[in-house]
Amino acid sequence: MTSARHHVLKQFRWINGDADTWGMLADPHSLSAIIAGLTELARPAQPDLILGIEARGFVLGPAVAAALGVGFVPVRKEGGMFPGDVIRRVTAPDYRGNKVELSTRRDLIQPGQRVVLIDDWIETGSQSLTSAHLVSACGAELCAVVVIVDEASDDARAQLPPIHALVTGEELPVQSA
Ligand SMILES: O=P(O)(O)OC[C@H]1O[C@H](OP(=O)(O)OP(=O)(O)O)[C@H](O)[C@@H]1O
Repeated sequence: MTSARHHVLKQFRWINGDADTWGMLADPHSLSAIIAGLTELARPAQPDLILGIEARGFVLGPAVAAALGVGFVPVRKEGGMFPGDVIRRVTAPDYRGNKVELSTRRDLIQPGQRVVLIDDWIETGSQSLTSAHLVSACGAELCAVVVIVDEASDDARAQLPPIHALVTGEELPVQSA
């Protein structure tokens, strides 16, 4: 965990006003430390399944799932091809103010399963909360949200299962003017 935190704090960058979590995944030492850190944060929830939101959840989630020896299920955003028994929900406005249609595959999530969501960042929590509703509609339970950066509002935190993170938003370098 210390190693993962160190790598995140060292590698994090703002690019043209946007937080960049892709850059830290390009470095092999950061990538492996971050995956190991997220895996250790997810393990206590004893997940049967890892869920990941497009796009960075598609990179981080399967790696954590493989490390834990469980499967991975995607949450796609509107427009992505997604054959199968698809279930859809629209989010409340996210950190950009956008309402996003999220979907997942009902046939890939079994009733009673313990599910952990892996993502890079949480802010308003709108995408995580809608993912929790999708999981619930499948009869399963979202037990934890595990992210690189936790910047969740109190309102989001109150509605979600426990959030575990490598770093908080306040620990990151401030964006220069
Ligand atoms: O807590 P919230 O306000 O819901 O925001 C968090 C979500 O936003 C980011 O995804 P983003 O939509 O930027 O991903 P993308 O640009 O890679 O599609 C992040 O990866 C989370 O999935």
